[in-house]
Amino acid sequence: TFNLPIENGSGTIFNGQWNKAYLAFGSNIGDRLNFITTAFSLLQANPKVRLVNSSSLFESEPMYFKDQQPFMNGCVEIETTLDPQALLAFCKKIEYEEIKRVKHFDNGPRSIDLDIIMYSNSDGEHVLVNDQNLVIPHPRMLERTFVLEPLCELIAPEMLHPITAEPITHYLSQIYEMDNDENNLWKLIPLPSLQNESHRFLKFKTVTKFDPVHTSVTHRRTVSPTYVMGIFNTTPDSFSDGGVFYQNSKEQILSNVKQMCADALELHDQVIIDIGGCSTRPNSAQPSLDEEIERTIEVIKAIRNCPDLNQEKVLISIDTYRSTVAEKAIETGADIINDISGASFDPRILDVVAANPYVAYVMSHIRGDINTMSKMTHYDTPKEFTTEGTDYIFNEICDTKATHFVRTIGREMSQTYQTALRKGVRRWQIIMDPGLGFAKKGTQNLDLIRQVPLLKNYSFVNSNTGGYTNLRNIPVLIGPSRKKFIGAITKEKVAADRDFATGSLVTACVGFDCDILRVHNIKNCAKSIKIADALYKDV
Ligand SMILES: Nc1nc2ncc(COP(=O)(O)O)nc2c(=O)[nH]1
Ligand SMILES: Nc1nc2ncc(COP(=O)(O)O)nc2c(=O)[nH]1
Repeated sequence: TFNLPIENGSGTIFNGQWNKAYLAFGSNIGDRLNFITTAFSLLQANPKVRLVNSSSLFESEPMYFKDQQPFMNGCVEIETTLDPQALLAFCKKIEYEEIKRVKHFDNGPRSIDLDIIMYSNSDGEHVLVNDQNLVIPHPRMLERTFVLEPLCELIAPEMLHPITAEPITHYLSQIYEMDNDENNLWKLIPLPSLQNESHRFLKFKTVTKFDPVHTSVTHRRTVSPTYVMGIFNTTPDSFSDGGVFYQNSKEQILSNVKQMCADALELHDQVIIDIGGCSTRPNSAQPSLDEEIERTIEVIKAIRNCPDLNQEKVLISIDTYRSTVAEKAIETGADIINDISGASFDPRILDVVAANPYVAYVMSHIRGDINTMSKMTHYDTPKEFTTEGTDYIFNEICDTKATHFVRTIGREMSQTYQTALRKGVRRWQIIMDPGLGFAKKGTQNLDLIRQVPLLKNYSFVNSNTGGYTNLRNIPVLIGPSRKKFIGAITKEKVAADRDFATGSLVTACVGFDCDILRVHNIKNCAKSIKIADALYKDV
């Protein structure tokens, strides 16, 4: 081991400065998620370590030694005053003393593995280490998608590998272009376990593949089955279903939910029921907090306690922008917080999400509020656009006029993303929704659907703060159902008449790589989504 202080190539001395390191984690024994979150807590408990950001969670096929369980992998970005050897010693302490890892053989099963991937000093210079017991950068990082994919969520697109001086993102693309399915990963969004059973997850498999028939180009898209989210508005004035559910008794409500679930589960493995107690129709009257609680919490409780529903397959989201409603919904068994306000109406909702790392959070784009958003639909090129920072799409700098709309949405969403991270929300909790009809008018909604693939591959480096946002691997939820922009095209003034048009549009949304569709008529749309999955994803 080193005698401190140690020097790196440029003679910089580590003397208590905050340095940056990227760690890769992996686990493939027992309760993998619990081992990983325990390792996070132990990292954070050390005053010499700060957890800056964590990547998505991925499930990956074992490399090298194949005959073992799939791994759960990811990366974390930390700041630390520990020098590389002290950091390695601390990681080993976490693995072997705290989590009691037992090493059977190289590349074999493990409860937790923490590897130092890269390390840079407080001047931002890469530190290279080549010791018997420690090599930095990690010598095998460039062959591993289970390291590169999560790492590329945390680093700026132009970050070069310290030795080869090639952009790290290029190595990831090169591995995917070999089109070997063993390198493809499943993105996992953890959900609360029911009565301490095994964890449940939303799962998304995204691949980069050459498509010789339809587009004859290599493109990146999700290929796992699309999720259907059924709307259950318990509001008397919801514009799109005339509040048909609100006046009914609890028994009637439950039988409606059971029917929605049956219709969806006929064709899909899971269904999300989105309980809404507060209409977000433009200029609609907002109920009081107590009224919203009264309309929703009992319904969630009834669903969770319903013996006729398969609780593994029925996921519950609460459509609320109020932190108190979110809190009570989570206590009652909600899996997802669906907040149309992007935490702008009640910012405390992010604290609620951060306090529940296994609850998913739908981070939506909006401008203004329910009463002003319809007037805030100008996405023309503001002058300061270029000074604030740099936009990337598919890891390449992008400043074309054609992408201005989606880049503006991306920049505004990245502000919410950065706020969420600062509040302790984990990246793996986040689903994003570009907010159809929320500060978008008419055909802007169609532009937005068309540009979802760009939004899913958007990243932004803020030149003022240096903050870096990458939306890669964050699933897109979209809610086109029965909305006014549909009626304007099909000349259907009554929202409830727009189900057929919604079914067509939902199919196209899957084509534009939307991952979760929020719909009223679940019977129709479950079929549209099933057809779309067969057509676009071959599932
Ligand atoms: N999918 C997957 N496969 C693996 N194979 C070997 C090792 C051993 O890695 P090491 O060389 O860092 O011990 N780790 C993994 C892993 O984390 N994920
Ligand atoms: N995530 C998400 N939630 C939403 N909640 C309500 C409405 C308004 O429509 P409704 O009143 O028909 O539910 N739209 C959305 C949406 O587009 N996305």
